[in-house]
Amino acid sequence: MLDGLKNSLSDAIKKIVKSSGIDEELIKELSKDVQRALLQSDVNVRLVLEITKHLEERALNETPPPGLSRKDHIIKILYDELSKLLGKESEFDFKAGRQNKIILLGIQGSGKTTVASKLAKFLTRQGYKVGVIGADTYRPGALVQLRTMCEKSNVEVYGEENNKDSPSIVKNGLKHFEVQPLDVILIDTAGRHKEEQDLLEEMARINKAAEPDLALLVIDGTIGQQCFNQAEAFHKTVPVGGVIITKLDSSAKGGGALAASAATGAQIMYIGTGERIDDLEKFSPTRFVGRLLGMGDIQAVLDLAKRLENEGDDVRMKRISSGKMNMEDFFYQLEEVTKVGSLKGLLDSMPGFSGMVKNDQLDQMEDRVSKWRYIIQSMTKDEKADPDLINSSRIKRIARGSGWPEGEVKELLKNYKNSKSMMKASKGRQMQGTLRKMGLG
Ligand SMILES: Nc1nc2c(ncn2[C@@H]2O[C@H](COP(=O)(O)OP(=O)(O)OP(=O)(O)O)[C@@H](O)[C@H]2O)c(=O)[nH]1
Repeated sequence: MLDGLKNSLSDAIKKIVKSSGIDEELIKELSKDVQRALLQSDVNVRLVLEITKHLEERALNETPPPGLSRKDHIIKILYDELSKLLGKESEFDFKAGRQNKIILLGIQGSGKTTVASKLAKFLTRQGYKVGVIGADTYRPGALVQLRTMCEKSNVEVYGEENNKDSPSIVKNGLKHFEVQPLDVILIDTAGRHKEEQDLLEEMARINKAAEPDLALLVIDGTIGQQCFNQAEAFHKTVPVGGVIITKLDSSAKGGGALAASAATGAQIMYIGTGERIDDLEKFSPTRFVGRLLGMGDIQAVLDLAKRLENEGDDVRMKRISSGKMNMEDFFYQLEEVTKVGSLKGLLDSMPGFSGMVKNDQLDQMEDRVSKWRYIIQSMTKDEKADPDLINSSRIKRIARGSGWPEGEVKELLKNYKNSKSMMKASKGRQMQGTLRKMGLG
């Protein structure tokens, strides 16, 4: 994906890594290399200049935090600035206990129908019950394509072969699904019209009929910067709440699409990376930039920077010890505990401590954490922030989504609660206690 950009950015990083010392000239050279790389992959000139200006200013003026070398600090700045270009990570904010309606917009061939089926499968796997309405009345094969792709994930598709009035199909579809216990309804729309204006008018009518909770704009990643105008035109007609960029597998110029859609203010939520139903990825700007810069090359730098940041920032620990721990904090602690892998190495190398942490204990712990990782990933943002929201119907959904039995979800919640009250009592100092409560200490 975006191989050209990736190669030139990692070449630029290598120059920094291999240099004998950092001076102004080298920083200017890095800035030029980054400019060239971004422009070649079609990122808008203004954005490119903005990024490299920040890069230069920060690299020249900022003092690296203690413990981070100047070189590593510059790589970290490059990573930060590129991630900023792509916005923040965003998740669906589904309301529990009702049908959340998502309408998919986009011009013909952008990949809407494919995205509808991919998303249907993706959300089903997260434990949501999904229904799809096929309202693309222009392309004859669209409904069949949608049905065939959704069949495999047991998602029902509502469509009407002989009805050309898409707003009425949407209305009928919503009525049809009304009686079903669905969490999400995806609405696929047409992208083909003689005139763009007709298409936009139809979108406005469908939007009125559907009253969606979210409009997702599907953009073809191969069209580069042009998508900015397209995104704007749609956004003026139906407020776009999120963007999906498709075909990033086959695009050399995807940088333009990514940057342009981020610049519309609507966040990129997913990317399509192939024609198969599973080729859909949740979009994370930081992970994406990590991949662009060659994760292998920069992972160590990022880990170190993060550790240094964490040392200086004990907000999380304060929250934990004051008994306000949420599910994210709980999981953070678990992850820290499973890093005992390295602690074990350390202990083993110290006389008198060798063999203190047994391997099977460690394995057991890792198993548990990886199980819980799936469970926590199946929770919504709200649930993670306030696990008290998780009632029995949510437990069912989370269990379905994570692929683990309800008992395991309950076990996790029980442990979270124990750990929370214990942390409060012990002011967050006794990690050992957590282990014991987990049956692992
Ligand atoms: N390589 C690749 N191809 C994709 C991706 N997403 C969609 N496609 C292909 O792009 C073509 C168009 O996709 P559709 O889903 O039919 O597009 P659409 O937006 O529904 O088109 P209309 O119904 O005409 O509006 C199909 O051949 C898809 O297989 C992707 O992420 N990567």
